[in-house]
Amino acid sequence: MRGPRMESIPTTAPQPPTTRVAPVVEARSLSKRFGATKAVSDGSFHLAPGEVVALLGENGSGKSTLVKLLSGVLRPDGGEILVAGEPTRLRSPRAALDAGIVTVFQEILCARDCSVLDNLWLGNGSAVRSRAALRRRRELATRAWTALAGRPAGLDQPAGALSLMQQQICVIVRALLREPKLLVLDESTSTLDVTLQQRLFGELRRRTGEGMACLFISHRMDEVLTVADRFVALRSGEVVGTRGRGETDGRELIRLISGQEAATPPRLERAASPGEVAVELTGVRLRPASAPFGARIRAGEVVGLAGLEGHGQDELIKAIAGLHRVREGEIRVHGSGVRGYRRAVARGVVYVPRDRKVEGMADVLGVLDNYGLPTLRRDQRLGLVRPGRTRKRFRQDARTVNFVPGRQESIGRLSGGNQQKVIIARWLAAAPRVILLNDPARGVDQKTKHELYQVFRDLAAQGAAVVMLSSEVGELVHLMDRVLVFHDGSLSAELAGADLTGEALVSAYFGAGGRSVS
Ligand SMILES: Nc1ncnc2c1ncn2[C@@H]1O[C@H](COP(=O)(O)OP(=O)(O)OP(=O)(O)O)[C@@H](O)[C@H]1O
Repeated sequence: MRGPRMESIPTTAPQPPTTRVAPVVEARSLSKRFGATKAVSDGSFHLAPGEVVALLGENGSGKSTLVKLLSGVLRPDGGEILVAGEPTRLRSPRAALDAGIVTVFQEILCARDCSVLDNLWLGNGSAVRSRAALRRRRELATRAWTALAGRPAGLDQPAGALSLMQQQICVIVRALLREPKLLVLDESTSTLDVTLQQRLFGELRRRTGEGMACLFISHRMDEVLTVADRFVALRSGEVVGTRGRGETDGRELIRLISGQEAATPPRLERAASPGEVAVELTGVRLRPASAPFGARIRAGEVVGLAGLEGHGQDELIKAIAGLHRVREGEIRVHGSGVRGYRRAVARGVVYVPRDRKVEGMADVLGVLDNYGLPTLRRDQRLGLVRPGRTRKRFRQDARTVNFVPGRQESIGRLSGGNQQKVIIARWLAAAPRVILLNDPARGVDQKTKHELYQVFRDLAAQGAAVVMLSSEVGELVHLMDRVLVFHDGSLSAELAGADLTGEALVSAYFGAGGRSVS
């Protein structure tokens, strides 16, 4: 995955602060190793008050390690961190919080059994007992949540009842309630839909206007270009360039982080003549008050499911996988009714979940075990599992998703993007006939995303029906044969061919435009 070191690329050296005001935080030549892996070898950058700085890099380039150094989770092997101009040892997460550095980590860390209110104040100040103090906490939480989400939250429900996007809002609001001097967002926008993303950017602007700095990490170039004032490019653990807004563009940034010319994304061949009906939905009603709908998805097609978060697309993809019951109607896969996950699997359906931490990945197991678990039977002989066989299969499927297997490593130690690749490779191994992907490119770098798109198109060309929920408009336009748009719990529009544009999609999200299918 890592690009070659390119001494020849002209890069701007990490700039000293341009203002007289001390940077909120400055990293000087930070380094961190994990055994033989040099995760960060020259991490130098700074954040001035009021700035949004994007930290860019491919999967495994060291972004999260830098974030962990700034947030006191890891200690650097070398280099130093200055807070407001003073060298500061961030010996623990508490020390970082005390220094005003608040991080929203890539993993959505919600205590599922605790109330939303408790989650929002988790670790923030001592327990409150007086009614007045409790009331004050509720008020502040409601105000911060509403500023971000546009409407108040049910503060007393357990956080586990929230959707993944709401849990992401929860962890962002928790960070904002701490009034950070530096807010670090590590891939924290990946589950937000377009409305929430815009609201978050508005809130960031408001807060940076008051002097907060923000370190923003995302693989989505469009959002990075929208939100950042400056870009710091990381390659193989080193800062290889810093650019100001207006001095650069997406192509140059991709060249910096990959060490290669940004390739024009390959044109993906659309399905010429789709085959037999693979998934048939008849009179499906997802919620008591939502309109029933029908649709057909054929072998050879790549079909997108889209909409603002919570409008039914997530329920539908899970229902096709047999993981969610619809209120009414029928879902047939290759002619048979889907009742339960087991039946769906038996009919060649695979489901790649959205939240790999909760639904997809066994953190305590190795990479190979995580890959091989569902298909281990194939590697059995006379009742014994032959790990050599699993390893051989893995080598092949890993190549397809551009993952380079290392030694017996624990999956928890892989970068987020690489974890996702292992989970996708797992399901490729099942030779699926219907492949259901729930936002599979979340947290995956641009180059790998395009490789995955090709994998999905190839699977379709080989006869699978590919159904993919996506929250990324560009991805839907680029990859899909058709997109089914959901609104208010029902299928409200279908876009295909020349009608499938970013503008048309976004207006369909709000219940307008597109070919009406109701
Ligand atoms: N605890 C750990 N033990 C061993 N190696 C680790 C550990 N954490 C990270 N690494 C390795 O350090 C390198 C940098 O990983 P890091 O998670 O910082 O990358 P990243 O840029 O955040 O990637 P992504 O975009 O996929 O999240 C990778 O090679 C990763 O496998």
